Amino acid sequence: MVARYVESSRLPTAWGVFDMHGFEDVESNKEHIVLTMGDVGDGAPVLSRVHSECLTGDAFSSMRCDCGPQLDAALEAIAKEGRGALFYLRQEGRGIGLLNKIKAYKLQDAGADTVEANEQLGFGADMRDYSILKPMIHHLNITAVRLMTNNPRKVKALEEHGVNVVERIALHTGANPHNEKYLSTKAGKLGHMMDETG
Ligand SMILES: Nc1nc2c(ncn2[C@@H]2O[C@H](COP(=O)(O)OP(=O)(O)OP(=O)(O)O)[C@@H](O)[C@H]2O)c(=O)[nH]1
Ligand SMILES: [Zn+2]
Repeated sequence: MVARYVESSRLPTAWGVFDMHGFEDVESNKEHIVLTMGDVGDGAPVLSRVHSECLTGDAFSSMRCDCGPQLDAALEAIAKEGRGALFYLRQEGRGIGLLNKIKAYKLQDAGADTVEANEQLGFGADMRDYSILKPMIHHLNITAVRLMTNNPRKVKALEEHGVNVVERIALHTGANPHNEKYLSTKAGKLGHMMDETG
């Protein structure tokens, strides 16, 4: 996967003023964003979040998942420290796309769990490719992170790209009666670490 840095600007948000860096994935034409705060290229571990796009959760406050509260919590934590990076990757629906996610939700409404629904549609359980991170990390000169995630695959992906993950910070927020099955499937079938407090 080849990504090209395009431009940066300021982005004032409810949590504080971030720097927004835009990258273009020249193979898929997808546009990815990194929001940073402070000097992230000084070699010290950077409080980071690798967030996969979820239009329904991030923008519409969907309660089918925990994405919106996780995004908010990550931006808030970075702003509180005054330094950090949020990689916003356009891997909607764990890589199957928004319209396929709607098809998966329909199958879930009929009883399937998130993994079974993906499989019934002919996809793997998780189709995300994290290689897009590499040019972003290099451009920002990030060599070590403290990663906010429950997903061990993200830790592995960053380490494969030469980033030292010095700490994994659990991100448990956004549980509600509508996403109970979704969260238990993440823990039971997708390897997410959901039990610890944090
Ligand atoms: N295919 C599919 N994708 C979903 C579903 N619900 C949420 N997603 C997508 O899942 C992605 C978020 O991944 P999660 O598995 O919730 O969490 P994670 O990013 O692996 O792990 P954390 O870092 O702990 O949040 C987003 O791209 C969502 O659009 C679903 O039911 N089916
Ligand atoms: Zn979501």
